[in-house]
Amino acid sequence: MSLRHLTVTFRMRGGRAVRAVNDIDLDLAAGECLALVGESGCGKSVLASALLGLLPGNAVVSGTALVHSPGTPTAPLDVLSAPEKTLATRVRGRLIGLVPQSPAAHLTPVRTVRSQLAETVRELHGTPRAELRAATERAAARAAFPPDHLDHYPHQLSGGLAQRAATAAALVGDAPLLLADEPTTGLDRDLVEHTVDELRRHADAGRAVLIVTHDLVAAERVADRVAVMYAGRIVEIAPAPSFFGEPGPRHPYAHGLLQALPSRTFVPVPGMPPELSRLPTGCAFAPRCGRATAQCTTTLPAFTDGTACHHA
Ligand SMILES: Nc1ncnc2c1ncn2[C@@H]1O[C@H](COP(=O)(O)OP(=O)(O)OP(=O)(O)O)[C@@H](O)[C@H]1O
Ligand code: NI
Repeated sequence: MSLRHLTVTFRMRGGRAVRAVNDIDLDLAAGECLALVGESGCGKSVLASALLGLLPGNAVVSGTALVHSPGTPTAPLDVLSAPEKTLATRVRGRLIGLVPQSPAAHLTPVRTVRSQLAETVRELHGTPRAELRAATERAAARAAFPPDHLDHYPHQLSGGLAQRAATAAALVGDAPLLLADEPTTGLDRDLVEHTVDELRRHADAGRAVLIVTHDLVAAERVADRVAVMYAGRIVEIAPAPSFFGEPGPRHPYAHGLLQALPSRTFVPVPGMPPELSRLPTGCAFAPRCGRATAQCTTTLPAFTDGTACHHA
């Protein structure tokens, strides 16, 4: 996947514009797992929704998002400009799988998990009726969804079970690109590990995985690279070993995010992120940054050499 200048703006009443994703360039290779991290509201889920054409009508999207399916001779597809029919028949679930952030809201409330999962298996693999039951149970097992809960309706599931049902459905298509938006929220540590290991296997089989997460411990376990997002922009991209180990993050925000972990200094980044409808002229992190100088408040730092900071 190659993103260039990906920008998403929501038009609000009164002419206000919320710039949720701001000029993002990002490449993700086959076989690679990238963790996208950053504070609540920085634009991670909007980025994922943009790639699947799932944004509401007031969203204005620009830039390109080329997604290539390895092993197929066709040219990469720009999913941002693809018509709805292409998105529905070739992209969603097939070229790009999604583990949604709110699984309970994405599952159909009036159908059992079994029926939804079976439909997904049949649609994506053409599994014959006689084999569908076993194939559905295998699909459930990949996300550790218990077989005795398959006949439950979404409202009868706990948050963690709904999460696993959604993950199972997302894995069915073995899509070349998998977007997992906080796939481990509400899971116990052993289930977190089970889920991220399944995502790792997905990448190791030659697919690309983008995992959005607040769980830096899970990110360290699964990711090859880490991208840190702040106020709609990517402020740092680093290989996971150098991000979590030596020399550590280079952007002051990325550094603060990591230091906030209980296993590190347990000190939060001070202050609050800016309003996305009133972004400052210079670096959006400058008001919260201990290293900010006059230049930071006036000049937007360019993204060079893996980070966007005047003082990295
Ligand atoms: N339909 C919408 N209309 C207006 N603003 C929106 C809309 N959807 C999202 N936003 C705004 O876009 C910004 C980014 O939201 P997003 O859901 O991508 O955050 P996130 O990084 O995924 O956060 P979290 O970690 O809490 O899931 C937020 O400020 C949000 O209020
Ligand atoms: Ni989100």
